[in-house]
Amino acid sequence: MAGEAEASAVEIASSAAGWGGRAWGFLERVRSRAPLVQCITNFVSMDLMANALLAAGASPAMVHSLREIEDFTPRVDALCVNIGTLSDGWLPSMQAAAAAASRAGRPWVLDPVAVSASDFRMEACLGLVALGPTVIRGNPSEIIALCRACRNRDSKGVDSSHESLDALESAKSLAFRSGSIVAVSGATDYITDGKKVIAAKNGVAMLQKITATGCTVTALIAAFVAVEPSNPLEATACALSVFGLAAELGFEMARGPASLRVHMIDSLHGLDANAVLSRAQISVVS
Ligand SMILES: Nc1ncnc2c1ncn2[C@@H]1O[C@H](COP(=O)(O)OP(=O)(O)OP(=O)(O)O)[C@@H](O)[C@H]1O
Ligand SMILES: Cc1ncsc1CCO
Ligand SMILES: [Mg+2]
Repeated sequence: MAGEAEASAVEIASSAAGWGGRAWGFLERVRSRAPLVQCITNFVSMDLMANALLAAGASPAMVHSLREIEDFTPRVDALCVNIGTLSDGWLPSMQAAAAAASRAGRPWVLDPVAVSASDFRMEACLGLVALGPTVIRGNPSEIIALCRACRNRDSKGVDSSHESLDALESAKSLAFRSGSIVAVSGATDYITDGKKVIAAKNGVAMLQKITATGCTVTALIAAFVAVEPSNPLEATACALSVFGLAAELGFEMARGPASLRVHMIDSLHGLDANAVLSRAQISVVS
């Protein structure tokens, strides 16, 4: 990344214009510092994730060989681990990279794709959570399933007293137990550290008709946390808002999911202060 000359950009923008200014400050810092984001991610998501990171101003590296982790991971600005196409061969790379990032003091984010699909996936995910991700981002079903599994593991039995927890309560509980920031995506994204809750409302429903948009916003979260590791809660909220805003602007030119994918990348690349300041929808819930 470039030097610390831009270090006050977020603070200046924030005081000038609240959450919109804060989101713009994060995006400006990603653009000026081009954080190197290592992505160990599923095959489906690689192209969209790498191109969206580039459009946002970050520098993607899809490096996953176990033989490269020791040399490479300590030098990245952030790591994104995604279990979407998990295999026996890749799990050791994910574990080694997560441990290396933690040792080097680098933020890393976890996307627990379809965590409840198999015992293999759940066990892998619980092991990764134990390595201390800075942020966990999933859809509601994933966060609810992961929260329930963490709770049962901690209590060494089935806890039947909180079956009606909704995704936000699950997110808060998971954040409390793991020490990670937890983001649950949807029409409104909720971001929590277990106590504070922030809502980010940008986005369009058609994002769900493009595969790997969730994976991609998780990688964008990594880029935003990379430029302000001391505040992953706000970095995560701003990344989700900026991604959703790019989708809103792209949607104005799109004819369906395929063209939305293209226009969303263009819009992320072209986002300006005016759009972010006037349209970012971020608020503190509690
Ligand atoms: N109904 C909706 N309205 C607006 N935005 C939405 C809606 N649902 C999801 N999003 C946005 O779409 C993006 C992807 O979220 P989603 O919850 O679909 O992730 P996901 O299920 O993990 O996706 P994938 O596994 O395909 O990567 C997020 O930026 C989220 O804010
Ligand atoms: C479709 C699909 N299958 C495994 S990962 C993935 C991308 C969305 O998470
Ligand atoms: Mg997903």
